[in-house]
Formats: sequence, C-alpha cells, structure tokens
Amino acid sequence: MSNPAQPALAVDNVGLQIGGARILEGVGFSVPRGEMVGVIGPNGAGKTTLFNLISGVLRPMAGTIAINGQDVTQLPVHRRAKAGLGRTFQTSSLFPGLTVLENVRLAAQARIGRSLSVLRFPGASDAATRAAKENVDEVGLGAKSSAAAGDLSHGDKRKVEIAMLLAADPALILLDEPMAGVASGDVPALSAIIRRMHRDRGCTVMMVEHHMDVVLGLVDRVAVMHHGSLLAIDTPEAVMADPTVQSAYLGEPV
Ligand SMILES: Nc1ncnc2c1ncn2[C@@H]1O[C@H](COP(=O)(O)OP(=O)(O)OP(=O)(O)O)[C@@H](O)[C@H]1O
Repeated sequence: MSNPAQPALAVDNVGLQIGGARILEGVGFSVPRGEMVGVIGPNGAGKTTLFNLISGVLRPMAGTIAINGQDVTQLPVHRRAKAGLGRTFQTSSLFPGLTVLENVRLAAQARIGRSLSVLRFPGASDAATRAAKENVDEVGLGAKSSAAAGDLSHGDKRKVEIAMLLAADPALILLDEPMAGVASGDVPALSAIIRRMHRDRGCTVMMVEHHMDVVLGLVDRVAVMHHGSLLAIDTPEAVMADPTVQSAYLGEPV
C-alpha cells in the first residue's frame, strides 16, 4: 500500500530485450513525490519503452519497478492505475466520436466508481459530470465541451487528455510527448496547463518531450536516455553541462 516515506517511483536495474535486441539495460533511478522529471534522448533511445515498462504495457526481463513503495513489476496496467499511475500516449487515446465532456466524464466516472460503489451511490453519475465540467474548464476548453473530440486540433486533443488525467487524479503521471503535433502557438498554453496541474495537485510527473525549451522550463530534473541506458539524471543545468551528455548528442539534434 501507499507509504509516504517511499518515492513516487523507483526503477531498479531494469532491462528488456526484444527478439534478442537489447532495448533497455541497467536503468535505475527514483523520483521523490511531487517532483517533475523530463525524459530526453535521441530517437530510439528507449524513452517510450521505459514508459511502457513503468505503466505495465511491457514487463521487464530484469529489475523491479515500484510505485509509492508498492512493487508493481508484475502487475497489469489496470492494477498500476489503481496504485495511482496515469498516463498519456504519443498518439491520442481519445474516443473521437464522443464529445470533450463525455471523454472527460468517462475518466471521472472511473475514479468515482473506484472510490464509491456506483450502484449504491445514485448521485455518482451527477458527481462525475460535475467533476468533468470542472476539469474541462481547468484546461480552458469550456466553450468546446460539446464538440466531438475527433474534430479538435492536436493542441486541444492534448488538453482533453490532460483534463482526463485531472479527472482520474493519479498521484504519478507519465506524459509521452505532450507537445507532439501541437502547433507552436499552442505550446505555451499547454506548458502552462502542465505546470499548473503539477503545482496545484502536488502530483509527480515524468514527461518525455523533444521540445527542449519546454522540458528545461518545466522540470526539476532531466533524465537522459541513450542507446537503452540512462546516461544522466540531474538538474537541467547540470545535465546540459555534462560532457557525456554533450558528446551523446553530438550530431544528434535533441
Ligand atoms: N516491439 C518492439 N520490437 C522490436 N524493437 C522495438 C520494439 N519496441 C521498441 N523497439 C526498439 O527499441 C528501441 C527504443 O524504442 P523507443 O520507442 O522506446 O525509443 P524512443 O526513445 O521512445 O524513441 P522516439 O523518440 O523515436 O519515440 C528502438 O530501437 C526501437 O526500434
């Protein structure tokens, strides 16, 4: 169960091979509660694979993963969600035919259904709608709450995904390239929403992101992945000054 003395996330010596190819090896780090960590690295470095291992989409062949002190290494995705993990994906995971509000409401309903029996609590449905409306407003999409999610811009879809995270209220959030495909004009607003979510909720956030200015402006620490290994994890300033990191990136634009 949850233990406040334990880090939000502890990854210990994790490794994975697929078809004989070494995808990740000896990856270990821990993230204290309330911290925001950016994950950077060239294409193919293993960032998404790391997220897949933490969220339970993949199981490691070596090492362990603990969320809030609970060993989740062998737990399926839904059990990790119960342990307090929430995640967005590189590609949008919304129901395109449902409205913005309906998408967020599903996430709110799942949370409320976990804490209260929906069958025994007739007001649960209204409570989910109220919570979803608040979360849609929080990400600035109140005026678009009746729009079909599939009709939104990339930037607005990402905002809906964040509203769904707010509705689910996880303690540990993995954001996989939240700015991918987002028009450059929408990036500052989305960054501000992520910063506010982190600050107001006190949640722990890990974020894979190729926009270095976004990462460096938001996070407490940066983890650098390279060829399936963790090259460094430190403050943005220390990581950018690290000669090993600099040489790993020579000729490989971040
Ligand atoms: N299911 C799989 N089967 C075989 N190889 C895989 C599989 N999944 C990932 N890989 C390989 O593992 C390596 C790491 O991939 P991963 O997607 O984790 O990298 P990444 O750092 O997230 O890259 P990007 O920035 O391009 O998203 C890559 O070389 C990729 O080709």
